[in-house]
Amino acid sequence: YSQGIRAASGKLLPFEAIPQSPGNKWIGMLHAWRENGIENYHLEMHQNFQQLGPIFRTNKGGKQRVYVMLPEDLQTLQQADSLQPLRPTLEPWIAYRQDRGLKCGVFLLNGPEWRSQRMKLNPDILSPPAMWNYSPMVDEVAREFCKILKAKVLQNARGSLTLDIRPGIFHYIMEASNVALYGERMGLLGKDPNPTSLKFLAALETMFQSTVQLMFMPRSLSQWIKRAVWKEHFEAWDYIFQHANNCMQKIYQELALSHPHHYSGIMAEMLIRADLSLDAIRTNAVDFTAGSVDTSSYSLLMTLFELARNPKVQQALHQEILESEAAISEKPQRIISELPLLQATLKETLRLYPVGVTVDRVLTSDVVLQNYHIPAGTVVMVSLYSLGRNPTTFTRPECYHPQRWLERKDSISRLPSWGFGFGVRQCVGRRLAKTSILLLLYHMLKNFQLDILTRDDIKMKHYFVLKPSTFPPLTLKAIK
Ligand SMILES: C[C@@H](NS(C)(=O)=O)c1cncc(N2C(=O)c3ccc(Cl)cc3C2(C)C)c1
Repeated sequence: YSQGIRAASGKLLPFEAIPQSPGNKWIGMLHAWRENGIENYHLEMHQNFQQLGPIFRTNKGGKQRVYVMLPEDLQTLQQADSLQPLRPTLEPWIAYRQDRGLKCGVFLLNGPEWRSQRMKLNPDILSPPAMWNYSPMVDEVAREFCKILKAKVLQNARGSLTLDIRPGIFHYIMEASNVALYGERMGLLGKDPNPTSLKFLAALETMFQSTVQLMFMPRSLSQWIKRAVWKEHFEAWDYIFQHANNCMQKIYQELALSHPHHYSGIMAEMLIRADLSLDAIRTNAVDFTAGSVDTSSYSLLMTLFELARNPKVQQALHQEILESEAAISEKPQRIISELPLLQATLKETLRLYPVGVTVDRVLTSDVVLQNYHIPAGTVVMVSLYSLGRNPTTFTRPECYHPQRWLERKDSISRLPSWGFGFGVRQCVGRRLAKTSILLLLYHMLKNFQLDILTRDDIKMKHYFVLKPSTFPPLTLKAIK
């Protein structure tokens, strides 16, 4: 083996000795063939870990993949990251962009091009000054959302309202993202949702659904047996790109006509900074516009669900929120740094319901994982779903207990949370996501007591994002 690597402890085992997941490579494709075969992707991985141990490998169509689930292996991968960590490509997404002669955004790029673009995006979407600029805009949307909801609750004689909160949350997230990205209100709150936003949500749903049907088999095969799926995949992308380009067109025209003297959103700042080409800004605008919707919405929904069925946690959080009311109303950007229990709540949600089920890397150097030699070039996937539910990593993992993230320094649970990935490739939208999610939770818990009738676990399904297969009605009771 390459002499450069030393066994962590005991003798180094060869790659071939890594347990292989049962069933031959066609089983995986068979799953992909079936409509909903992939929605249990995270559960099959979890089962494999239970049968084979904390590391296993698959060999699908000649591609060697290794799966791990322990924090020590995630940390080894983080240390092995190069300056431009490599992620496996997503063939259907690349195919669409190639066919349409479009560029890829940072999510799909690798190597020097990724690094160059990422460094130029960070200042306007990830940096603290950027967050200070867009937080007040997001706060206004969160306040308005709760004001409208509260009026509905108080209309009822009982002073409570039971509803399917999903549409409202999706429209809140779209409205908040749009105001942060484009400095513009879409008017989605309260009123009946307009057909454009509904079509955009439908296109996203179709895009995700068709992605999982195509991503697990080579295009050489799927272009024949999944021809109809490719067609709907491309149509969904057409609509998504058209929607984002429309948003960009409007601010581009306004900027060309007159330079604003004040902050008017993330994308306007990027156009003014002009560090990136217009093409690169437009293509990343698609990632931000589309990439903020399902990810933030499902993180919010699963948090509301857990707070509704864990009244003690909800009460503790309500207490923290009351104590910080003055600080937040003065400076909403404090939301992601000054409420430890609120931050821990989002970490706990992403531990149990990681929207991004795995963090993926293509190794650029040899590493040792669980005493096995893993050569450069191997695709390694860390299952956040299994990591978050491992009883030796988190005590009583099935228990929704945000305080675990605030316990003593030395305890294992004082781990960083990996819901947004790790290292320099960590989610570029994570501060916008946290701001939108935490500000809404803040205003919801200030105004309502959340309740739920059915306390059963919700079965999650994998549609590229990890989403609830059902979502029970929530009961909101107005506070004061
Ligand atoms: C779920 C998790 N997957 S993962 C682990 O591979 O990153 C994830 C985390 N953050 C953002 C996303 N995005 C989307 O949802 C999405 C939709 C349309 C476009 Cl054009 C771009 C995106 C991105 C990739 C930004 C996806």
